[in-house]
Amino acid sequence: MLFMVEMDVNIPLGFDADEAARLKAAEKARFQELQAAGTWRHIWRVVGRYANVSIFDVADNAALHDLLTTLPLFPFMTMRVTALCRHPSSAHDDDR
Ligand SMILES: O=C(O)CC1=CCC(=O)O1
Repeated sequence: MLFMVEMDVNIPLGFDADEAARLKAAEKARFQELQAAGTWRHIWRVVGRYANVSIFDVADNAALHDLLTTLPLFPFMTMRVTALCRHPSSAHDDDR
């Protein structure tokens, strides 16, 4: 199942800079694992914000919930999830 996830990152002012850097590096490493696995299909930066729009391909709602809530930056992110399905005009057979 495909989902669009909009993620806004809000690390509070004054948060420990080394810990923030560690969390960002861990987030990137987790992203790269999930991208290589085909689970985190796409990511775009939202211009002008510390935010991204991502496309996930997971088994079901529970799998997405488990994945998102274990991301290193999860405690600092606000997420909005939109379920997607293949558009009948799409040329991409793997959009499902
Ligand atoms: O920078 C972000 O938007 C948060 C993030 C998600 C995956 C990643 O590498 O950073």
